[in-house]
This record gives sequence, C-alpha cells and structure tokens, in this order.
Amino acid sequence: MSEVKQGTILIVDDNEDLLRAARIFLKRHFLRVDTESKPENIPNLLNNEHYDVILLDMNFTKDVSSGSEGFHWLNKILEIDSAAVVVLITAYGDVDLAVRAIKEGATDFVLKPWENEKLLGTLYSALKLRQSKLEVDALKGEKQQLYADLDKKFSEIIGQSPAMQRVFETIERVASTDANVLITGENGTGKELIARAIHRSSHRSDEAFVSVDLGAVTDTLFESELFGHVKGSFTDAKADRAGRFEMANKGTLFLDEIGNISPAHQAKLLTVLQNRRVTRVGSNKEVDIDIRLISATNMPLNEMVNGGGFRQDLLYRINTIEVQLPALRDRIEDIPLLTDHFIQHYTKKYNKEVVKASEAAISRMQKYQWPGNVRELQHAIERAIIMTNNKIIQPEDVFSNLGAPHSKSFNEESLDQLNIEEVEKILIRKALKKFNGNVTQAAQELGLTRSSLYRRLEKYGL
Ligand SMILES: Nc1ncnc2c1ncn2[C@@H]1O[C@H](COP(=O)(O)OP(=O)(O)OP(=O)(O)O)[C@@H](O)[C@H]1O
Repeated sequence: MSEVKQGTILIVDDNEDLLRAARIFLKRHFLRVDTESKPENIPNLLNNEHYDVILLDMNFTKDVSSGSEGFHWLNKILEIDSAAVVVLITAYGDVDLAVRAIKEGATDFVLKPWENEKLLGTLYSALKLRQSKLEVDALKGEKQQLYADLDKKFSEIIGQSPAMQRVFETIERVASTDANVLITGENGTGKELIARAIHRSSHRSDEAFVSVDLGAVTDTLFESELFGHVKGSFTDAKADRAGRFEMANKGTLFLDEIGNISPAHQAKLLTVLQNRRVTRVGSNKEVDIDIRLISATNMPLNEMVNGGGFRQDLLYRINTIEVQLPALRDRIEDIPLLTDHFIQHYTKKYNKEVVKASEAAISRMQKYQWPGNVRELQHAIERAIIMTNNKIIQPEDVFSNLGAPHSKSFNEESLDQLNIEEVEKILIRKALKKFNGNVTQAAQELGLTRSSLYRRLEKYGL
C-alpha cells in the first residue's frame, strides 16, 4: 500500500554516513529530505526553503560533547522561524542535555543509533505538530485581519469640539490601564466606537473585543449567553457553549445597554465581576476569566440607583472611569466635519460625485435636534447621497425624510413645550406610520437599533 508522502525534512549532522542512510530511509516516507553536514549553512537553507521538521545533531566538532553547538543552532533556527519544529539527535547518555533543549524550544529528541521505525514515529508526530502550529498561525493571522477589518469600518472618531477633546484625553489616559470604564450618552453618540478605540489602544488589542447588547438578550437566555452552558442543561442546549465572558478572555468585554438588566441579573453579574470566575449553566466547574470590562448605557444609572432600579455596588464596580459622550446637538461645531467624513465614505461606496454639503444644509443641520445623534446624521447623509443629483448637498436632500423641527406638525416654538421623551414618542409614531408598523425600517429611519426601538415602544406603551 502506498502512503501519500508529505512533509519536508532537513537533517543536519556532520556524519556523512548517517546522513546518507537517513536520507535513503526517510525519502520513502516524506515528500523531500535534504541533508546538510555544515551547520553554518542552516540560516541560508531556512531562508530559501520551507522545512517542516529539522533533525539536528547536538555536537559537530570532533571530541566535543557539551551540546553547546546544538543549543546555539537550535536558538538560531527558532530565531529565523519561531514555529520551527526541531528534533535533536543525541548520543546515549545525553538525555539531560536533550531535556534542557526541549525546555529551550526543541520539540523532541532521538537517541543515536536509532531504530528506523522509532525515528519515523518521532518525525510523524513532529510533522503533525508543525502542521498544527502553522494552522494556529494562520488562524491568528485571520483573526487579526478580521479585527482590523471590523475596526476599519468607521474606526475614525471625528470631533474637534472641546467636549470631544475631553473625551479623547480621558480615553488616552485610561486605555493602557485595566480600569473598568462606563460610557454614557444618548443613542448613536458613538459609545461602541469609543469602546473599540479603548480596546485598540490597550495592551489587549491583539485579543478579542466581544460585544453584547444586553438590551437584546432575553431574560431566559441571559445566563447562558453571558456565562455559557453545558450540553443538556436546558432544552435548546444541544452542545457545550462558551459564554461571552469566556470568549472575551484576555481581551475586552463590552456590555452595551447595561442599564437594562433585571435586579436578579445585576446580582449575578456583580458576583462574576467580583470573583472573576464564571460557571457555565448546568456545570459546577468554575472557569477563571481575565477581561477588561467596558459598559455603556443611555440611562441615568445614578438616578436609577436612587430609585432602586440599579444596584449601587454594581455601579461602583463598572464605573471606575466614566466617559460621558455629548449629544450631537451639544457639539454642533463638529457637524461640518462629521458631514464631510460621511460624504467621503458614501460617495466612495455608491460611486457618486457629491463633493460637499452647502452652507445652507450645514446651517440647517446645526439647528436640528438629532435625537438619534451621529447615527442619525450618518443615515441622513447616506440617504442624501443615494437620492441626490446635486454635486453639492442641499438642505432638502438631507431633510426630506427627517421629522422635527422643520416638519409642519411641530415647529421650534411647539418644541419648547415638549420634553425629550415626548419628542421621541412623536418621532417613533411618525416612523412607524411611515413604514406601516415595520419596526426594522422604523428603527433604521430613527437611527436606533431594533432592540432600542422595542424598548422605547414598551416604555411609552406604544
Ligand atoms: N465621533 C464619531 N465620528 C465618526 N463616526 C461616529 C462618531 N460617533 C458615532 N459615529 C458613528 O455613528 C454610528 C453609531 O455609533 P455607535 O454604535 O458607536 O453609537 P452608540 O452610542 O453605541 O449607539 P447605541 O446607544 O444605539 O448602541 C456608528 O456608525 C459610528 O461609527
């Protein structure tokens, strides 16, 4: 039976007879077998060829048996390729040296004189290890690429207003620490964007940034989603699954909409944050977790603490540092910059020739309230770019679809009589009517996530 040959082997030994014998035997089992009697040629060989396994002698100079040459070349090989798999050739009695070499990064050793079958077994295992190492490297690369791609999507945070400058100063200061950060601000002010920026500038940036929208996690799935479960622990638990805490291990966990969780879940979350350990639903094994926690909310947690809606001890745990994001209407000097930023992005995306927004459009945008903040502005610009035939965006391009304050139903004066909640209610009703009750489309129009809109519908009894 012929086996499929795979793997390339390099054998480095000063004994020409040994090299010849090994080559003849191993060529029957591996794709390519190269031999080298002069270790000085190793760097050149490794820089020009790909070897899966390197079989390396410990001593090259006659009458020297300290193994120091082997250590020297082992380190050189690992310097050139940190995923190299090196099997050492040692003489009987050198076992202590071999053990030390394994501590320094060698994979295994074979004793001279070897039995062919034993050598083959060692090399096959070494080849498997090399393949796994390469796979892990590839996955790591893919993961990094994925994070980079995710982050590229609007990774730039625009803002020159004093309020945003203060935000930037704070995040610069806290990013490198492991302090828990609470980001507060209305919907669409950029809380997640800031959370990602903190992660990117932290020492955890090579690890995962795991985001959970707690507003969208149902009560029944809360524990399983966050802490994981074992197979069979409830009807739908078809297999073991890690929760978000475990997935974020060594990285950053972003808990969005933290103001929305029930008192029972607040207690569970607090326990996990205090003990830094999670237990999957249905298991009794605790798993250590090492995460940096960033939370966000658009709710007034301090007031909720006073009213008994949010635990004070949990608030103290999560808000070591608080970053308050200003509403867009409170930093209208950033509107021209943000508008330019989104015009550039969407003209590329939709292949349009729009160059800028007119002064009239900017001025009107600066008077508008932007209940959905930057997200609403972003959608308004996207829509304007798709719909307009103008090279310069005009006010009607931006405002043809937006409700307040220029619609006929209520003007700036009537707005004075209303509070934010009433304005929200009016906008939500309008959007739902416009899309015949379709929540997804209404949410998009309002610059809200679906779950945020659902919460508001519940809150206002709409
Ligand atoms: N300062 C900014 N510069 C550029 N883009 C921004 C800025 N702030 C927000 N955005 C964009 O606005 C959109 C909404 O931002 P993000 O999701 O971070 O807001 P959020 O406060 O987390 O919203 P929500 O409360 O609804 O979860 C994103 O597309 C984001 O890229």
